[in-house]
Amino acid sequence: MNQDDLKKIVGIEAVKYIQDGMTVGLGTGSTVKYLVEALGQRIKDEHLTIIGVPTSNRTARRAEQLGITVKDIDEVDHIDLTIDGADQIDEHYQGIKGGGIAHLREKIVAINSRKNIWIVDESKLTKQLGSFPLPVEVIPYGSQQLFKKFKKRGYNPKFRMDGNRFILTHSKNYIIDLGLGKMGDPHKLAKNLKDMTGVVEHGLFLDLVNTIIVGHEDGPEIIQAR
Ligand SMILES: O=C(CO)[C@H](O)[C@H](O)COP(=O)(O)O
Repeated sequence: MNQDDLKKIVGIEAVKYIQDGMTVGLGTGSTVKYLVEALGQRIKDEHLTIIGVPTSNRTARRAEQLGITVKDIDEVDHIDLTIDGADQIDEHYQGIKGGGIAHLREKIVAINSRKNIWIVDESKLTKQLGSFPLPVEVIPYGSQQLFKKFKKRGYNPKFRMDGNRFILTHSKNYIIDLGLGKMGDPHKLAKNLKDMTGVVEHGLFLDLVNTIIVGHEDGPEIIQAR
């Protein structure tokens, strides 16, 4: 089994948590892709009434192609459940997200959701966060100054580029990835980053996830985080 097979396993498992009538936050990435496909199939087979709140244009497009009704977060009254991927999850079930540059929308959807499920293949689990670069969305104006500040703090920053062009997020901001190695206390780092003017949002998702579905060779593992 390869990594993609494990992503498929958890995508298919997660769709079982969606019930008729729910408003569901739909994350972003190659694991969520399988969830969205499985959801489209269930809606077709079981004639379910589901509203999807996508966290990226990519997910919105795919969901619409599959016949899922899609609404913007500000068009819905509440979100029952959000299912999303993650880049890294530590032993306290804290996570890094934003590898796919969607973490600002993902966090807004997650914090407005009654429950959050993450779906990951087993390679995403780690003792301590940090070996995966931490994405930070920043306002373009003054971003070189912010970059220098990150460098001074030893965060080992790198702009996310496509050749010599800055990659733009949905909100037309830049991403600076922090190569932290070992992160230490993620709550402290999250606060330090939030306090820096020009930072829009970082990819630390702390105390947010309720259930984690992990893909292993022998099937999905369900972890109740909180
Ligand atoms: O945070 C994300 C996008 O911003 C994704 O959830 C994260 O990058 C995991 O992606 P994948 O399922 O493709 O490994």
